[in-house]
Amino acid sequence: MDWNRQQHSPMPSHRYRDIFAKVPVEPIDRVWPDRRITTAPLWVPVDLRDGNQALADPMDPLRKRQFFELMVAMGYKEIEVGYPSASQTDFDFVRLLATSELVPPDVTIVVFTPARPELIARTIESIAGMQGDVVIHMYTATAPVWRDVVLRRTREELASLVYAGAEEILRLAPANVRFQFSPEVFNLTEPDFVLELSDGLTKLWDATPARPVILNLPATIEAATPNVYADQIEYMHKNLPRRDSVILSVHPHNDRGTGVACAELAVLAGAERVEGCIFGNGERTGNVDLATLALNLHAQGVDPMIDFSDIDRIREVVEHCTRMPIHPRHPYVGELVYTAFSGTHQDAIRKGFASRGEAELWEVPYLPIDPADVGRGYEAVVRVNSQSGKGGIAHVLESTYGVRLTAEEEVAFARRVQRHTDETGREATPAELKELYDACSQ
Ligand SMILES: CC(=O)SCCNC(=O)CCNC(=O)[C@H](O)C(C)(C)COP(=O)(O)OP(=O)(O)OC[C@H]1O[C@@H](n2cnc3c(N)ncnc32)[C@H](O)[C@@H]1OP(=O)(O)O
Ligand SMILES: CC(C)C(=O)C(=O)O
Repeated sequence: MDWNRQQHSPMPSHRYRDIFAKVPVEPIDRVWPDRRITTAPLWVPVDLRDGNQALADPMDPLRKRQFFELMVAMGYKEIEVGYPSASQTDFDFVRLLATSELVPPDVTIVVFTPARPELIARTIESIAGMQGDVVIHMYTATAPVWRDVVLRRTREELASLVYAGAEEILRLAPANVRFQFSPEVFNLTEPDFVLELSDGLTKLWDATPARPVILNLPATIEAATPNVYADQIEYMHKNLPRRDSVILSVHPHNDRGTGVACAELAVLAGAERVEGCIFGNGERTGNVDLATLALNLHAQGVDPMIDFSDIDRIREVVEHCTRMPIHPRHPYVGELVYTAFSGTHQDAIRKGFASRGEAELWEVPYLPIDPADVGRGYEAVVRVNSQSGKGGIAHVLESTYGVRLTAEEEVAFARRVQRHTDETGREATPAELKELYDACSQ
């Protein structure tokens, strides 16, 4: 039987090469596929820097502050707050944090800078007087195309640029500063170059277990299936010099739509810290979505360490600050993600609710978590249209109006509703269902 009749498509796919043609991916005796995530990594939201740099209208001071206060209230303990040398708004916001009571003592502030001396000086100026821990996060692109085309430096010249920046930070930084480096486009950089830079920087910055250096390995542009990123991270985890003095961090983007998978596999592979944006805002297709990552852990019985119990309030603030709507199908937060329109799903959900009683363990078909965990009610769990069946329709009548139908009535009423929804071509609200029911009962 000729079951696969696909032919060549007109797509010019020959213009692209896979990651293995671009960069060495070192073989490893991988252990990540057999590991499980049992604790949350350190989450670091970068909405106020990486998210902000991707907005048509960057956040104004009030929006930045609202977003920052939200993140503190949710329980984030390390927050990248901006790129102080980029704009007066970013600089002033960091000054506000340095000179006010807005930063709780257990929250670490991260500021971002390229390896350019004048911009490093401005960054350090911005944090003057900041109480508590501050991380200065320096980055430079390290991948071959960026070296050749953008920075126009050889490997040696680029390493000198990085070390010069690191020395400048060391020279100017006050004692409460810790250091972070990101080899931008890590995933397309030769692993031996990343190891060389990491070795140089951890020596130069005198990394110790008590004052570890953060090495953040971004998939700046997602370029491979997530297992490849996991292999790249595990290779670093196993080969980094002074590993006990390095916090291994990841920063996935979402160009292939697999940012969440990359982050999860990277944690299995040894990453201890994850940078992303709360609902995945960021350049192009966005940064990895921290809400999805956290709630994926929650749904596996692991404490995400962040409070998502009022997700609609979080969503409101994020939408206001970014001026971008969240998609109705966005995991955990979208308007429709706890709603079933289709008959067999509704039937299963109804039976799931009926059989669980007061059980603590959540085992309701088609609902990966209890909507109440994130502050959602149950009213919207079942909505009726022409795809619905008797179970769902009876559920809405019963849960909204206390009307219980017999098995025969369910069948007959569902037929009536089906005619109605086919005729109108749209959803029937609970009020419409009640009206139809009343009309049938007369
Ligand atoms: C993956 C990421 O998210 S990286 C972060 C990206 N974020 C942003 O760019 C937002 C904020 N940026 C800005 O406001 C501006 O780019 C500034 C203020 C930092 C710099 O502005 P400008 O001085 O006008 O330079 P411009 O933006 O054109 O940057 C290009 C220059 O920086 C150099 N450069 C780029 N990245 C780095 C780096 N990490 N370290 C050192 N130099 C760098 C480039 O080689 C280029 O130098 P050249 O002109 O000698 O070729
Ligand atoms: C420089 C790093 C952290 C970054 O934003 C990226 O590579 O996407």
